[in-house]
Amino acid sequence: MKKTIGFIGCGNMAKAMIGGLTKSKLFDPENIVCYDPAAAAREQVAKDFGVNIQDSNVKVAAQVDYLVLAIKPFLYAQILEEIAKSVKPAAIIIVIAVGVGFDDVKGILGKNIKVVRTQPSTPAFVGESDSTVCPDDLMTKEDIADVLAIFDSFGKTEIISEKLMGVVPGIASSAPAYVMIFIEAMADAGVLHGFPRDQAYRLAAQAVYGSAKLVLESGEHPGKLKDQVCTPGGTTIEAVRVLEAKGFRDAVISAVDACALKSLSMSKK
Ligand SMILES: NC(=O)C1=CN([C@@H]2O[C@H](COP(=O)(O)OP(=O)(O)OC[C@H]3O[C@@H](n4cnc5c(N)ncnc54)[C@H](OP(=O)(O)O)[C@@H]3O)[C@@H](O)[C@H]2O)C=CC1
Ligand SMILES: O=C(O)[C@@H]1CCC=N1
Repeated sequence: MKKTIGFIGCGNMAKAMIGGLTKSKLFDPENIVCYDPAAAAREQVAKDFGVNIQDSNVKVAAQVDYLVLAIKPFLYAQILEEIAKSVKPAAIIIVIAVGVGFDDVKGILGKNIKVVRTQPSTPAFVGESDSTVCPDDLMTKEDIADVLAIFDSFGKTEIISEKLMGVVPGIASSAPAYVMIFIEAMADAGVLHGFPRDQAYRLAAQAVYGSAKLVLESGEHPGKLKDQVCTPGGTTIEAVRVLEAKGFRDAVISAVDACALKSLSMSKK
């Protein structure tokens, strides 16, 4: 892509996204520009990915076609006010924070600029984000195709309605944390039975990865794929019986619901 992309904030998600963009060669590193108030953070991205760093958010905003606001939600208002005068009128603002809507961004910037709400996830670090994007009404088909190319460079992307944006953390962007707990717990049980810890993590993680791939590639119902594992009178059904008795499904549904409700409450502020 012959355009420029800027990152305000050089934390976890910025690094994950920049990693994907540079690895896929969608953007030349010289067309990626970043700022973070912590010199160590911005110098690290320059060293790791060869991108340009600037000495202020304003300078980043003034020079890019896509501007990713990779900062915590509570900083959005302050930073949008800071950059309002310098953002290019034709720029596309990429919001990755929970609870920040189109009107919040346009209102503070004081212009009817193109905005896309998104939620990437940390598996972007390895090119496997399950990103969601929601473009505003100003974005053309070409704009949307370009934004999808950006997000596809570090994983898979779904376009969703703004109504569902608030629910996304529950089943997607927050989900890596729950999956990590599941992997950690399975490995702990392996260690309980004598497995070396590193081998236990590899086996548990591959079980999750392989199962996810099977769902995605077979297109079969997850229940049918579960049944294929459960030999009558065998080992798996014993584990399934315990998971059901301990309320595993209800725990997962309740956790996803709590996450989605928190996210929706952040959107209403
Ligand atoms: N982590 C995740 O899995 C996901 C996060 N998100 C969203 O992404 C956003 C960023 O999250 P994440 O990357 O995890 O957070 P991080 O804290 O890792 O990154 C934010 C970065 O912004 C920096 N920063 C602080 N103040 C400023 C400023 N005034 N100007 C520029 N940069 C500043 C922070 O520096 P310092 O640390 O020194 O304060 C930090 O390096 C959040 O809005 C979050 O909701 C969305 C989906 C998934
Ligand atoms: O926990 C959070 O608020 C952020 C948003 C999604 C993942 N992490």
